Amino acid sequence: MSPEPIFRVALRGEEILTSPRWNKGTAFTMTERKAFGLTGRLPYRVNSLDEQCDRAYDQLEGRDAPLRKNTFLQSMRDQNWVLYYSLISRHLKELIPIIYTPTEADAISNYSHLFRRSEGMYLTFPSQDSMEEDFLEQTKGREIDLIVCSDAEAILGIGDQGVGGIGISTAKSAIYTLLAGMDPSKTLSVTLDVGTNNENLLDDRLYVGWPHHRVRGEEYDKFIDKFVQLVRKHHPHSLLHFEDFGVGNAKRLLDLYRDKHAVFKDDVQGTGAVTLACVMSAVGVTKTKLTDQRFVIYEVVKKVRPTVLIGCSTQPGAFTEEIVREMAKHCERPIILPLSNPSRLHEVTPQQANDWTQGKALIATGSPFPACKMPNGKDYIIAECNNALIYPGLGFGAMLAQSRTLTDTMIIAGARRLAQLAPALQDPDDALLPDFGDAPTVNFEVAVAVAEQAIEEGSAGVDWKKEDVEAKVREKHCEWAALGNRRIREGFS
Ligand SMILES: O=C([O-])CC(=O)C(=O)O
Ligand SMILES: [Mg+2]
Repeated sequence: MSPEPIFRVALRGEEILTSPRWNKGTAFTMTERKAFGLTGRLPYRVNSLDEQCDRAYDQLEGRDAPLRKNTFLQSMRDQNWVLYYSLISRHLKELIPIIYTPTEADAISNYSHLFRRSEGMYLTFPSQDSMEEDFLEQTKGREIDLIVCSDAEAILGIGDQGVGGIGISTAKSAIYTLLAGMDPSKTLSVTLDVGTNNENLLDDRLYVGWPHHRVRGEEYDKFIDKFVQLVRKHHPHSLLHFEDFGVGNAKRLLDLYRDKHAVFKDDVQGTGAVTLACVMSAVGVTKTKLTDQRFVIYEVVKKVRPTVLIGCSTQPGAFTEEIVREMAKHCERPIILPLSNPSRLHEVTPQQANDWTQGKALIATGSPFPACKMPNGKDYIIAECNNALIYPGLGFGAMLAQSRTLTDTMIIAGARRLAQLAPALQDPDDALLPDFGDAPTVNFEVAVAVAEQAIEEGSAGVDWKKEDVEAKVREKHCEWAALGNRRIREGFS
């Protein structure tokens, strides 16, 4: 890839400044300004991307509350993609919690009140007759690699959020770009608005979604099927990512479509895979076997004597002192994973789990937490067992390999690679999973493992040799990052 990729763009003047894909703001060169009619539309000085990022970071710092930072970044995403992604990439650990969990949960629950500008695609039950037309309005002629959709029945741990679910679709696709290098012009974020059973939203006169109770049963299935068939017809090679559907539908929809299209259900497969990687890493520390573990998702600790406690209850405090102490009586290094999101819904805080087990617990959480103090005074780093450590790589690997399905064996290959990168395998008192600051490298490794597995098992659509996979993935992984240096010329690309 040349360090200065060149694109042909058929927009001019105001149109190019209001296109987030092409807008470069003060980074337009003098040649570009002349060619696109921008000389009188911009102040004189040409800034580098570094300078733009510095300015934007200062502006961001001026906003104290995380939600204000979130809305600032949302506006920036509407204005200038390269700046938005470059800024976040430079402050990954600080800004991912702003555009993703936990802050995005607040943005979603306040969606109708914070609403300024539409984002992504809204497909609404009463407008289903025009679904294909609406879909093509936004996608015709576009190459689309990834579609993230949500019906918002079970957003993070905050439940039914109706039309606000668009926020999780756009956040998840931004993470694909940031952590795996997916080109955002080839992604589509969709909300499937089938109503909401959240009475607060229904009672809110400013609610911008369809003010109706959730459609269920056959009508719901038909609506979802209509959408899936459109995806299959117009973008047969895309990856279709389902996010935050209710438990009653999530697994059912996955089973229904997984043999027909490359579908991925993040909260089943992504969360499952990152948790598996985390447990593999912990089992590496305890020098036991995965098959020797006793898993408990909620309670019954005395009876079962679990070695692994997994929290996905969204009940804060569910892992009580009694439960945790009881567990620690029966195992040397209890593996405790309070995974509910966002942070305020965790079943136990890492510091409590550490204190109640005299520093023996191996801990990972679903949202970011600060390190806790071990009894010996050392810091214990809390791994973030969030599916973002793996799903961008799973999806990117499957997409690059043009895999017709995302098989369990591909997912396990990704989980195994992630577990191999765990710091705890070098030092048993270190984090169970890699640091989020390393998430781009980690997802790159996951993508390679997934694509290699797809090739090995014959589900890939490309005819790469296994030994070439790493180089191929690297080339694509870097492509989007190189856009910070892009030049544009007049014409059609
Ligand atoms: O989005 C996240 O942070 C993880 C996730 O999928 C969920 O909690 O539903
Ligand atoms: Mg989710």
